[in-house]
Amino acid sequence: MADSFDLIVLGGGSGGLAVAVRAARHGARVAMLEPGALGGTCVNVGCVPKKALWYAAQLAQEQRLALDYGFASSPGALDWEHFRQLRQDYIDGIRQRYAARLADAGIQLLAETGRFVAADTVATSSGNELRATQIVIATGARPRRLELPGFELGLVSDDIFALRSLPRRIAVVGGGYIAVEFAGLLRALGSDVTLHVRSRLLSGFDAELVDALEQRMLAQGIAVTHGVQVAGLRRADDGIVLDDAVSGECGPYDAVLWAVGRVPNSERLDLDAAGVRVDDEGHVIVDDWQNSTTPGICAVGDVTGREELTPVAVAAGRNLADRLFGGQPESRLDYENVPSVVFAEPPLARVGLTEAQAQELYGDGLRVYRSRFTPMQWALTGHGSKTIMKLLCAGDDERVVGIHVFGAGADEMLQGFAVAMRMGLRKRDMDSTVAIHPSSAEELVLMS
Ligand SMILES: Cc1cc2nc3c(=O)[nH]c(=O)nc-3n(C[C@H](O)[C@H](O)[C@H](O)COP(=O)(O)OP(=O)(O)OC[C@H]3O[C@@H](n4cnc5c(N)ncnc54)[C@H](O)[C@@H]3O)c2cc1C
Ligand SMILES: NC(=O)c1ccc[n+]([C@@H]2O[C@H](COP(=O)([O-])OP(=O)(O)OC[C@H]3O[C@@H](n4cnc5c(N)ncnc54)[C@H](O)[C@@H]3O)[C@@H](O)[C@H]2O)c1
Repeated sequence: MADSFDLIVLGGGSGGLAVAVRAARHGARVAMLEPGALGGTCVNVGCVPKKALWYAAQLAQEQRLALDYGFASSPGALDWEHFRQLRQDYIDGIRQRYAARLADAGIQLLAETGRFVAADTVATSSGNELRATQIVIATGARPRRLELPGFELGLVSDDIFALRSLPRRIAVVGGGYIAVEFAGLLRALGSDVTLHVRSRLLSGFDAELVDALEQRMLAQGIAVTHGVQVAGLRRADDGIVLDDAVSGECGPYDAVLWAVGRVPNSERLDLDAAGVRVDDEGHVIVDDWQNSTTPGICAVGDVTGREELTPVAVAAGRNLADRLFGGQPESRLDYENVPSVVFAEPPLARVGLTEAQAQELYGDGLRVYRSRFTPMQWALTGHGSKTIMKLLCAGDDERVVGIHVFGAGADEMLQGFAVAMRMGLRKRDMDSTVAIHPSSAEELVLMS
């Protein structure tokens, strides 16, 4: 006889935790299956350790700036092992708090994988069966591995966090979030970095600001090669060599990082047994309400392939729990205007449409405002690290349809503007807002 619950959640990452805790708060009896570390990708091998490294990279840069300001100290190298331990202790603390939160909420946590044996029944890896009226798939994604000779000689993002020392020479393959972030922070910490890009960098971000970011990367000493067709990796006497079908042999490097996207964890769930359909890439197909193709089975987060960001997985999960167990039948995540930041050096932030997207939608009805300046922090020393801001406004009443910022502090600037955009922000609202002075953010309300 299978144990019965109101809700079974497969996966204890950002999305799974959000849906489970909110459902339990609404009174549902919940079981969660998580074979690995609580917190999933974000906490263990994603946002959290990445942001910690980014903070370390910021400090390395600020030490250099401090010298220019007149401080006597010279920048020292990061004690990688010491910092890795600090980071790990911080992550362990988050996991413990999650475990306590699940226990407090009365959620039954099983450290096992689950797979479907029927639309309402999940088999655990130890052979037990659990049954529920609602099952949520929140099994996330993992780094993509290419079928190339020598692929295993390279690292994926998960491996970077386990390194016991900083690689001296590293090649990064890819042009998305992970490639750009790791290239920037490893360079700031002292590695020689070569970025091998197939087409363009950061295809979802505004092209003008991405160009500025690329110029900045070049100025920082990151070598960027476009149009690569990686054929494989080989071990040579003094490191790893990357074979490129276009430009030949590249390297040698001490390490190569593959940052070529992620694949959904869906193939081991026996989804056929439940009639749940996936797309060509293996993402669970969901509608606007997170429903899969089988009634009673929903999915949230990276396994659905929609905006692979932690706050998106969390918001989708909470909305779903409110709809299923909280008596809120209209509750669902609106995927419009999701803000996001690439933690590059400096960061690149966006909310809303890019200029190319807005141009296509609004044509002559689009008005673009720009600001380009050197923030005072850098201008004081005469060194330029320019900030670029761009405001896209549409129609006679100049509704704000996109905001883009590349520059120091961009990561902390757009959250409030994302709220304002949801409320129908107009250019005139920005014009009538008093600036905070002196700051970089004030330029956003001073553009004309
Ligand atoms: C290097 C890196 C940096 C990132 N930085 C950011 C950032 O700065 N900001 C941001 O918003 N996003 C960032 N992301 C993306 C973010 O981490 C993901 O969007 C988010 O973690 C997705 O959450 P999820 O719940 O869908 O999946 P996950 O967090 O991956 O959780 C899925 C869980 O399911 C478990 N699981 C798998 N199979 C089964 C099974 N059969 N049964 C039970 N459990 C199973 C796994 O063990 C895992 O713990 C980053 C990602 C990476 C890789
Ligand atoms: N700051 C953040 O919010 C953040 C940070 C990291 C990751 N993420 C999330 O995780 C997701 C995965 O990140 P990612 O960088 O792995 O994926 P991505 O989809 O952002 O980028 C993948 C890159 O790999 C390239 N690529 C694919 N196949 C290739 C090949 N054969 N050779 C060379 N290049 C190839 C693509 O052109 C693209 O540039 C992101 O889409 C994002 O949603 C978010």
